Amino acid sequence: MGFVHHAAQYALGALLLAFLLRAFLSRGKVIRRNGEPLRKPSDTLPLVGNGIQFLQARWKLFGWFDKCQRQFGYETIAVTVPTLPPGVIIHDPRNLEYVFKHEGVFTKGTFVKGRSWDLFGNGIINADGELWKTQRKAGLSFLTTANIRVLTDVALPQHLFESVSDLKQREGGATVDLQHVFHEITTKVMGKMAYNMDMHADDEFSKSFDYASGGTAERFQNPLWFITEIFLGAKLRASIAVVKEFGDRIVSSAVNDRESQKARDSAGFAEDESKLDQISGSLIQSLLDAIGDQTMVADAALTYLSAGRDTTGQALTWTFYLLMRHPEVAAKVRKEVQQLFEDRKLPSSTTEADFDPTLFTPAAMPYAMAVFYEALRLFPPIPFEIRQCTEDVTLPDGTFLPRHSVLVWCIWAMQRSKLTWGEDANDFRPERFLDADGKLVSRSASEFPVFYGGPRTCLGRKMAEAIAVQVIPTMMWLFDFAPVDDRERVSKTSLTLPMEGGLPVTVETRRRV
Ligand code: HEM
Repeated sequence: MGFVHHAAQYALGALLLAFLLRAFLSRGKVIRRNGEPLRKPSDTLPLVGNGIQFLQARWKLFGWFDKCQRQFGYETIAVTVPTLPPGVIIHDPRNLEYVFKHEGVFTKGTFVKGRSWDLFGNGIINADGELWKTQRKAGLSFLTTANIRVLTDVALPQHLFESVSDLKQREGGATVDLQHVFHEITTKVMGKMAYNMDMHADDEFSKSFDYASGGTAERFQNPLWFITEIFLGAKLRASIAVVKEFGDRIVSSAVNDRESQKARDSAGFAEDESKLDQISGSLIQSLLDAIGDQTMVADAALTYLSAGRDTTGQALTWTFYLLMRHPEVAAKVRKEVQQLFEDRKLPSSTTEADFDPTLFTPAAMPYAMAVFYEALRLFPPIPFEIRQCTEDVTLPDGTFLPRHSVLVWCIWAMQRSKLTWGEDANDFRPERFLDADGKLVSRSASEFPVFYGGPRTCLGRKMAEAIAVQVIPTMMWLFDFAPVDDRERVSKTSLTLPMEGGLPVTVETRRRV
């Protein structure tokens, strides 16, 4: 105990020295706007700055960012956390657009990479330069229009109906965790299509990944994480080890697939394959072709898995949370389904036998899409971003940032801005994404940055939308869901936005419409 105490004291002393040294070396070049220092949040304290706010639960931290945007509007403000480089919080979509357009100037830098390296290594989220380009290209060859077609026509309906029949077994009062239901669908879809593997939300890997994501996210809030983890990080290290081991399994399974595919090709069996079989594993095969080094391929595979399944599963969970709280919106989704059936002269049946979810496309279901966007706006699966400047730069609002400054934007808070979304910014109102004719209206990436923007914009947006636009109407048409309690749901600490405690509901089949 004495040793721990002394070690912590020495480490704190060293950090303070490093902090003072950095302040000394960087004197002369400081964050300024029109020659003046930036305003700070009103609860900024001497010495610790905003460090205390960053130590609170992440959900509360979002509330703090929201308070800042309400107080300062679009103004860029200073943020100070001891031991970290000087930084700002941006709120103005013009500044964000500039960041998206100047990707090379605003990179993840040592600040982000240092914290997420253990989990993602060289995965696309952490990669820059050639390695990033290679992984993005591999992703593009996986997320083609033709493959998304196989997703919507074959893979998704199959896994969606497996979940539908599970839900039917559990009607009549049993508690079902809807977050788990959606996570299972997205895990199976990504597992099969990207890696040609049977994956499930209950796998040990999934649980370890959850824990590792939470532990990695905490590093962004705790400036002394590298010290506290020496003593308290055993579970995080063990979880990361399980995740890494799973990454290696993905790669060896892909190498085996390659060998058996060669054998099948030479035996002339390939023609018997279904469309899904033909594309299964195409992401991991492209990554193997492009990168070669198997450790890097494993990093890339794990990053894609997290980017694809967690975000989409969580977005659906928040969507259904909102739908249960807004029955008038749920009724409009059902009305849109009913109208589609009438237009196509199809029976409005609630049995799966003559129910075809492939009818539900973004073009056919603008209202359901608007519901999804509105849920993403209020509960963005990637709620908060950090970048570091690689050179001195001046933002469009005149804020000067010296090299190495940190730039933070909280999407969760920006999406509640009344300046961007109007007086009802805090309300769930899907109509804001529709024009007077009921057609979808698009918002610029800088105003609606939930899928990021610029050259590093989300690669999987179309895939996520294709999944959502089938899952939302199918589930809403076939079932009535009711929350087991009225508690306001919050997110637990994670790199994404999982719902704390899941979304417990009861479920009833809709027998008559
Ligand atoms: C609702 C669902 C989704 C949301 C809200 C979302 C959001 C985002 C955001 C904000 C980023 C930027 C992250 C960063 O660099 O810090 C991103 C990047 C990325 N997303 Fe998504 N995403 C979703 C679904 C998907 C899906 C289904 C895939 C498919 C595999 C995917 C693949 C990727 C990839 C590969 C990147 C990295 C792009 C790059 O760095 O060039 N995403 N996504």
